[in-house]
Amino acid sequence: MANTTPATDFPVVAFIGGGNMARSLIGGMIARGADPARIRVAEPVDALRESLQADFDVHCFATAAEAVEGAAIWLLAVKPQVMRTVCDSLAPVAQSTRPVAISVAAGITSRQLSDWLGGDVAVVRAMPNTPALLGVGITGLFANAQVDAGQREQSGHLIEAVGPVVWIDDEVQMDAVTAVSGSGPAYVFLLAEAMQAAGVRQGLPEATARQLASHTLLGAARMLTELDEPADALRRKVTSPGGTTQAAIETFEAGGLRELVDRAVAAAAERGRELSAAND
Ligand SMILES: NC(=O)C1=CN([C@@H]2O[C@H](COP(=O)(O)OP(=O)(O)OC[C@H]3O[C@@H](n4cnc5c(N)ncnc54)[C@H](OP(=O)(O)O)[C@@H]3O)[C@@H](O)[C@H]2O)C=CC1
Ligand SMILES: O=C(O)[C@@H]1CCC=N1
Repeated sequence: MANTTPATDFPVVAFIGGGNMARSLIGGMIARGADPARIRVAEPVDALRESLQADFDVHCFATAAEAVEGAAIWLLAVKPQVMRTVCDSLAPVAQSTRPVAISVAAGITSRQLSDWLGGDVAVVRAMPNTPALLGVGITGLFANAQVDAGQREQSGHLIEAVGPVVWIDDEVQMDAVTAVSGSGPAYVFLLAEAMQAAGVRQGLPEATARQLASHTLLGAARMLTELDEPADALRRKVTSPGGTTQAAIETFEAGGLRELVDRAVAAAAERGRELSAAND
């Protein structure tokens, strides 16, 4: 994927939370030329701080107050359930330094984030996914009214280091973004697990089944993203009339796969709304 972001274009960014998503974003940013000296991370878990420091040479701190020193962009990457406490503790600094707060938390709204940070704060909601670690993430972005054009461009540019971004105009749709692409890699990993297990049941060695399933998903994903053809057209090209694929697809359809996916995505979106309401 083409990405020419030079290291010097990265502002100083303070990550609050150094867990799975922060690691994916930090790893992706550094692989694409970000200067580790411009990335500061607050993470209470000693082992996570040590591994982030060892793997990426970023500055790690035990507290958020230390990490945000000198940072114009705060990347809030804690669990939705602790976001309010984190923001409350940072509100005085937010009010005096006026950073852009980019939150990756599922569900938590820009209104909540701005209020918790003391009010009238520039907030960008971002919903990335873990393939960001390899620079092949996809991120939905929403900016509140306090974000000016320059801050919007800077935020988009920063996140583009880990894959394409899609700006969302209606914040309500961020729960749908979360349900499709934020959580989506887990759905694909579940499919991979099921394909591997089924391959083993059909007599393949485990390592062979894993290699076949993984590369099939990789090849199919590349066709979806690199060819100008919709998924259903690509599916039809695999499906010879009366052949093996048709037998499998008919089994999926009879089992209600489409409805099941629809219900799963709806459940994820609903959970996003619940996380917002539960923390209001
Ligand atoms: N994982 C994913 O694929 C995606 C996650 N997200 C969002 O990213 C956010 C983080 O998720 P994820 O990375 O999976 O979660 P993790 O639990 O892996 O990471 C969060 C980290 O923040 C730490 N933390 C807790 N309190 C503080 C604090 N006051 N200051 C600094 N750090 C703190 C946690 O420590 P401790 O464990 O001790 O609490 C933990 O290590 C969530 O809001 C989630 O909705 C968004 C897109 C995709
Ligand atoms: O499962 C979660 O809540 C987070 C948000 C999207 C992916 N992981």
